[in-house]
Amino acid sequence: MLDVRNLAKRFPHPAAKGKSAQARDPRDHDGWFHAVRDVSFRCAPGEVLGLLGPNGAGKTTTLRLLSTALKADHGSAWVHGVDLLKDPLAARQQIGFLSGSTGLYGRLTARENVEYFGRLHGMSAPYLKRRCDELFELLGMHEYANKRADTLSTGMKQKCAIARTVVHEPRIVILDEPTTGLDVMSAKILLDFIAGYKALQVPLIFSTHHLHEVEKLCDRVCIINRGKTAFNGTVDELRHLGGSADLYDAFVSVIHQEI
Ligand SMILES: Nc1ncnc2c1ncn2[C@@H]1O[C@H](COP(=O)(O)OP(=O)(O)OP(=O)(O)O)[C@@H](O)[C@H]1O
Repeated sequence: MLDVRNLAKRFPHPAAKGKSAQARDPRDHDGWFHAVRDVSFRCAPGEVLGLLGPNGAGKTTTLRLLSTALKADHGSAWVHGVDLLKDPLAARQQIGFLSGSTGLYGRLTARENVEYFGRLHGMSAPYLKRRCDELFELLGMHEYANKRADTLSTGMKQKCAIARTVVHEPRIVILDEPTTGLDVMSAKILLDFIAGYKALQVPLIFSTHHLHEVEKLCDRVCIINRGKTAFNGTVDELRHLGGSADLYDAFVSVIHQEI
């Protein structure tokens, strides 16, 4: 279970000169930019949660807080009972996090990149080989497993980064815009891969701008707007918000709410 409550994170940011108060983002004040102001959601084993929101809403910052790459100023996050703010090291061991940049080692092959991270997680050689074979099969990566990462296409790199994220079989998976750069067929492979986590009873959270991915995969949705949770509930609850059965209309009406 991932239980996130009232997370907040601000960055030092000198007030923009020459801009009227009205033109400025309301999160920008007193020399700080309050990128995440109040974000809460839960994701239980067997659930997939979609994190939505306009550009700049605070999705990546929220996910980076959960990955422990950033430290929250306020709030709490519990990862299978471990307090992420008090014990980030123990929490991190349970998490697989895909960031926006693939961050692969260009001179290593796709397989070597994934194996390297497996070894960092202390996986034994036979277990690591089995796991790599399984992931390369699931993600359709066998053809280019032995190609250098710097020669791979954007989509191939993305799949390699995803394999690396989950090689150690994390108990919680967090993916920042995982289908970015993937063609239709590769995106389908990845969406099926994500759906598989329901059966594994591993909570999975991913950020996306694609409502059809939410429709297809998610049990729960958290919509962030200007750093705050604007909606937190099931896909059905979102769909029927304001009497509309359409996810697109519901999303737009949530974003138009005053927050
Ligand atoms: N290190 C930082 N210093 C200052 N501001 C930052 C920093 N990191 C993020 N921000 C600001 O916080 C806000 C939220 O950024 P974030 O990347 O979390 O948005 P997002 O919802 O992921 O957007 P997108 O959909 O475009 O990827 C943005 O206005 C961004 O400029």
